[in-house]
Amino acid sequence: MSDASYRDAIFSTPLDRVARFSFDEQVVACFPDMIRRSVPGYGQILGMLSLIAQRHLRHGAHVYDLGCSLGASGLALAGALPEDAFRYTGVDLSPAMVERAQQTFADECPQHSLQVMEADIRQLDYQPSGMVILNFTLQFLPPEDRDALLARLYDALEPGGVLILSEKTIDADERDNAWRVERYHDFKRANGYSEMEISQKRTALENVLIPDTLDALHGRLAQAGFPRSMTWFQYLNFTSLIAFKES
Ligand SMILES: Nc1ncnc2c1ncn2[C@@H]1O[C@H](C[S@+](CC[C@H]([NH3+])C(=O)[O-])CC(=O)[O-])[C@@H](O)[C@H]1O
Ligand SMILES: O=C(O)C(=O)Cc1ccccc1
Repeated sequence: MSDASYRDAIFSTPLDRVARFSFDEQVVACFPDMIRRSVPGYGQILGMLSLIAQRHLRHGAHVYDLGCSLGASGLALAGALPEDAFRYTGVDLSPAMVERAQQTFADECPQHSLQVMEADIRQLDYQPSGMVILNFTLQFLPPEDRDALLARLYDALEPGGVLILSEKTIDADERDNAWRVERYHDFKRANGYSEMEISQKRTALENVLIPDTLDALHGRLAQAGFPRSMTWFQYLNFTSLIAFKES
């Protein structure tokens, strides 16, 4: 059963050497459970994406979902908007993610126009769009590649277009940072992760998920050309921003 979804137990046994985290077959098989138990507010962010799209998207506009994983944002939009309201392109570098996202869209919303591409979002030739979603993806790019991508997305957005940027963040203040990280680990414990799982995953994500501060994210958006950005959601060290292109 290739489309079954399993409980995330990837870091539940002691590993001699914890490998760098990667979006491989093993992660894909438990990804919905992993992201739900590991990202505070993930469900609320997805729910709000459709409401934001309903307010900001011109009828029939194009939406990019960059680092779409299993296409959860596409599914949320298709669940809330009629078939002709938007065209969606999900992009992901992981072949296992792309294959499963395509299958899910074909099974669950064949009437909507939902495409998935296997590509590196740093190298894509972007078409004009009304909305771009970066839901917990920019944090996986090398920091030196982030500004160039955001500038290209600003250029691809149509007047009045919006970018949604969700990220894990770090606090510049050490005490605030420690408090948020400790409460995040409490959140993981409350969701059934053991000390070993929390600590091995932390090691696996080192130098793979490199968080920015909230100020740095707003700075990057301004640098890319966006005249206005806002933090619309925050839950511990997980946040979502919206950036507006002038109409
Ligand atoms: N250079 C790249 N090009 C394309 N994809 C990439 C690249 N680097 C990483 N990815 C992809 O970005 C995704 C990040 S997960 C996004 C969750 C999703 N948005 C969700 O709303 O469920 C976040 C998380 O798991 O915390 C993975 O699928 C990677 O393969
Ligand atoms: O689990 C973590 O520590 C996170 O930061 C969230 C996460 C969720 C899914 C894949 C990678 C990171």
